[in-house]
Amino acid sequence: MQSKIAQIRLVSSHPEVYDPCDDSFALVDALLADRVNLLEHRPSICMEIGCGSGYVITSLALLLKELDSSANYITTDINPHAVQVTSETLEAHNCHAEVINTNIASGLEKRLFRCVDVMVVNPPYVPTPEEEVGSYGIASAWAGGENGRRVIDKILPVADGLLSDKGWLYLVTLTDNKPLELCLEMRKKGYASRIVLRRSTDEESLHIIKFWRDFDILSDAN
Ligand SMILES: C[S@@+](CC[C@H](N)C(=O)[O-])C[C@H]1O[C@@H](n2cnc3c(N)ncnc32)[C@H](O)[C@@H]1O
Repeated sequence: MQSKIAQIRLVSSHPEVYDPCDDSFALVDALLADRVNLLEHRPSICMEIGCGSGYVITSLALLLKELDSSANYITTDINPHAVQVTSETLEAHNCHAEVINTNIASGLEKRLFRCVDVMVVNPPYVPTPEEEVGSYGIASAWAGGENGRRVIDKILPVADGLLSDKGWLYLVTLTDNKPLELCLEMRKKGYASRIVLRRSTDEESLHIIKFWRDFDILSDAN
């Protein structure tokens, strides 16, 4: 199933860059379903970790375009070819983002500390042998190690440092990644969560989880 923003044109592709697939479409559909809330949220800084072709960050920028506020977009990928393809996708749709070749958000932690109002992540989530994790090419798009959690478990603490008080995180997961366990772990950091979209394909069962800071959880814990 393809999202309504499927008219996004990928002006370039690269054999080492992940083409938008069911997981990318599910994430954009979750954003579209939350569009009214996102518009009311009036995010100042939006961020994607692992932009691949740029399909998701460009969709988000188009979705929020009717806000005349100047939201800023920042996106990262460990794969240098993805950075190039994403820049071209954004440009073809008159969207602007800072596109950075880095590991998760390395080098951005101080600058973006508690500043990101909307974060979107479609991580490498496929369970694979550990030695496949951490490549800089196309395998970095899916190789997730044990339970597909190697990269997810590194992203979540970084997200916690970057999300603003009103920050929202949309994360793609598979059943194999134990989404409820992820929600419980984030709860310990003070986040409420909801599975906002479930989608089963021939190959996988996807869940898009939305996380947000819930200050009641923190005060209950104290
Ligand atoms: C499943 S693909 C998703 C691509 C795109 N966001 C989409 O939804 O179509 C995962 C992306 O994360 C990138 N990635 C993997 N590990 C990363 C890391 N440690 N830091 C930054 N990006 C990473 C991969 O290179 C790949 O582009």
